[in-house]
Amino acid sequence: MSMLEQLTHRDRVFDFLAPVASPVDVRHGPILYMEGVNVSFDGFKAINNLNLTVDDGELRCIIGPNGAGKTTMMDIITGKTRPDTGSVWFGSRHNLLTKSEPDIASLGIGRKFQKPTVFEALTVFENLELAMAADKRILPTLTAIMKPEYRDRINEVLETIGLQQLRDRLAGILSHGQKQWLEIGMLLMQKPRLLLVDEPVAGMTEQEMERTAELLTSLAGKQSVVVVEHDMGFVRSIARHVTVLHQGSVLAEGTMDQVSNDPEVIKVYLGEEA
Ligand SMILES: Nc1ncnc2c1ncn2[C@@H]1O[C@H](COP(=O)(O)OP(=O)(O)OP(=O)(O)O)[C@@H](O)[C@H]1O
Repeated sequence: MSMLEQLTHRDRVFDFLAPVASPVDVRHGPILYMEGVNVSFDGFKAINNLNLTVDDGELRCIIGPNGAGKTTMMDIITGKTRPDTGSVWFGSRHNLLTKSEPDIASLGIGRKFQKPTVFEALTVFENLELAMAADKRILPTLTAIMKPEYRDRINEVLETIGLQQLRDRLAGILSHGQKQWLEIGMLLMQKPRLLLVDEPVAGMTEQEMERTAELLTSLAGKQSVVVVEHDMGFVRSIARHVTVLHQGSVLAEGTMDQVSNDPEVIKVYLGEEA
């Protein structure tokens, strides 16, 4: 069937609108499993025998000094960087090291980079609409054909990210924090199972940080969320479980109180300040 025929067939669920299937099997273990992962860049070990597991529905914060390997770890999970050795599994079924970046995304791993990249000339609603369509060129016709269930999904996400009142405003007029929430909403449209969020509160006001803390904690449970963040106050406000990376390995893991009293962690952070 041609695209035109698809679009004029209103009783059909279009392929490009169909929810992404994510048969992630977590019955026997974690949603993310990394073992013995090593990555070198020109002989420099950026990731050094990294072992990390994240449980289904968990909200995990990853902290660590500059150069600890946090970004590289996210790059490995999303398929952007291939490790030299090790295993990386999404549930017990998907070996991520055999998959391309787009395949990993469509399995249900969404990544939010530090800078918001919303479409400023479109409304909040249209940005979410766009995020839903696999084929982004379809946008102009999407509104006309949109089925109620997809509108419901957008409304649900608007509520989650707290932007209902601004749904018809251009994304360009949003504050920095609102743009970040919109972008999280755009990821949610794809119904991810695992969300990777890089420094979500950089540049935010105190109030925006509080709202972001609420948003990320509300997402956990429905999906697993891994947050890389430098702001310790923010990490303390959201994290039940914190992993400290240092020189490409896990240095400590536990509650914020446990890791912040760990002599090795203190040494590493004091070293950085010095
Ligand atoms: N493509 C690359 N080529 C060479 N070295 C790299 C590359 N990517 C990362 N590195 C190095 O690997 C180490 C880990 O970098 P990474 O960006 O993962 O750390 P990070 O914990 O995210 O740091 P930050 O908190 O500063 O963002 C750093 O020393 C970095 O310079």
